[in-house]
Amino acid sequence: QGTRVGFYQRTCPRAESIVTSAVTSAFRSNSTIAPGLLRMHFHDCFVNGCDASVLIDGPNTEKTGVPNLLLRGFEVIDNAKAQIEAICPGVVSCADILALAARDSVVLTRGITWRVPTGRRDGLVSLASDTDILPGLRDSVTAQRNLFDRKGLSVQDLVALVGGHTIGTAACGTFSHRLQNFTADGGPDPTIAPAFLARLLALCPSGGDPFRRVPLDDGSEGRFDTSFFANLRNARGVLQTDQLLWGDASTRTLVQRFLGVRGSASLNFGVEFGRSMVKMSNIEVKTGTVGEIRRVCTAIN
Ligand code: HEM
Ligand SMILES: [Ca+2]
Ligand SMILES: [Ca+2]
Repeated sequence: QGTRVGFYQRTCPRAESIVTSAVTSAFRSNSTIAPGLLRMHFHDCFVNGCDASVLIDGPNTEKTGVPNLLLRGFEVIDNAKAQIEAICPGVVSCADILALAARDSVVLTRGITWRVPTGRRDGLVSLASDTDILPGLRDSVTAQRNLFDRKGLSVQDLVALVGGHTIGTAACGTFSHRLQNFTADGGPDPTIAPAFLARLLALCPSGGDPFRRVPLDDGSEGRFDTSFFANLRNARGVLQTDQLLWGDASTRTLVQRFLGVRGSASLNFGVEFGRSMVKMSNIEVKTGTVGEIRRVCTAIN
């Protein structure tokens, strides 16, 4: 028994539009919540399935795990949940609200929409230690592929979903290891274009602020487009894991297909991203009577 489109049609028909309006109004005052919510959904789904485990507050919950320290947008989910509880208490899961909010974030940044199957239940476990399975900053393509494969996602899903880096930013601390002392002779990562390296060094000098933020898709951080893939082709990826997708033949072919390069069987990034998101947002879902419907998203009932 899985999720389905329109799960709340009878029990809470306004649920989806409340999420959309909450995300939209938050986005209007602060556009960084769109990438924030998209990444949050990814980090939820990869740890114990898409069950809102990432939202729980407490001393040793997933939120406190190192990969989750820079997540943002929690207050948007809490706000949508409060509005929904006011009209249909105990019906709509936090896991579904997050899945819907991730989709709405893509639409707000001018991506293509898709229908989100709903009916997820909220999980009862959230442990910081479980977050160590999230991808590492220096993971090889093989490691990235293996991780996605373990979640039932193909190499095409990997490349499409990492294409989510078409919006948002990264802290200097997540990629500054590439800028110097990267090679054995002390040089920078040779896969960074020289002019781009100079710009990254100016933004993230050694000894500078590790929390300073830099667009993941240079020149197009606010728009859900294929520019991110073009930047990989042009040696202008910010994260090491992103640029590696161009370095490996298996993933480079997919980058080229998303770019519609001549001689490659082109793939529509917007459409494929939505398709892969539906797969990701069904990872290890809890449905039926498993788990619970939380009263507030930050605490187990
Ligand atoms: C191998 C897989 C991945 C790795 C290693 C990775 C790594 C990262 C890192 C290091 C950041 C910067 C975080 C920060 O400094 O705040 C980031 C940001 C981001 N990631 Fe990923 N990511 C991966 C896959 C994904 C996927 C599958 C999605 C969504 C479908 C995604 C969406 C995002 C978004 C939207 C941001 C920007 C966040 C913001 O601006 O707050 N990532 N990712
Ligand atoms: Ca989870
Ligand atoms: Ca972009």
